[in-house]
Amino acid sequence: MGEDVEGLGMHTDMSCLTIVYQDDIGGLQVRSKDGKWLNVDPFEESLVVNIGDLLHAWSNGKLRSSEHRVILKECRNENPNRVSLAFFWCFEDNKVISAPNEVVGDEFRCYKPFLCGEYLKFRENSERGKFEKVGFTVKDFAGI
Ligand SMILES: O=C(O)CCC(=O)C(=O)O
Ligand SMILES: [Fe+2]
Repeated sequence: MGEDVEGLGMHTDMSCLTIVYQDDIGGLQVRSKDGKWLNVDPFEESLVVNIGDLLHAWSNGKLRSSEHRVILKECRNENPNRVSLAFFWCFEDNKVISAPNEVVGDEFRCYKPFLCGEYLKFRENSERGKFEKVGFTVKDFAGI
């Protein structure tokens, strides 16, 4: 048995929503609340919908932008090519993300209002935010 190789390091998406197609090789994993890696097995004619950081902040953390990664099995050497397609749905750069009061309710507000474009810039310019390893998240950028 070969070892697992991290194809795409753990990160959260900076989008609002991401729609992912992965082929039957699989490898996408999502991290549960208690830190366990769970396989997102490919399922015929199905797409994965992932909550991104913008929706996470907009919902005051009620909708979780979960960490995920892609693992490649070395024993799959005979067919090493994995195909995936990701569609990142974001907002315009000048849109402000601020959880509505009705959503925050009696809870603490977790994030300062921020411009979408500023957050994208922060992620693109931060060293850890380039998918090498654990990226920065919206908590680092706008967390209160
Ligand atoms: O390749 C995949 O299945 C997921 C890709 C992904 O997480 C990303 O591009 O942000
Ligand atoms: Fe992702």
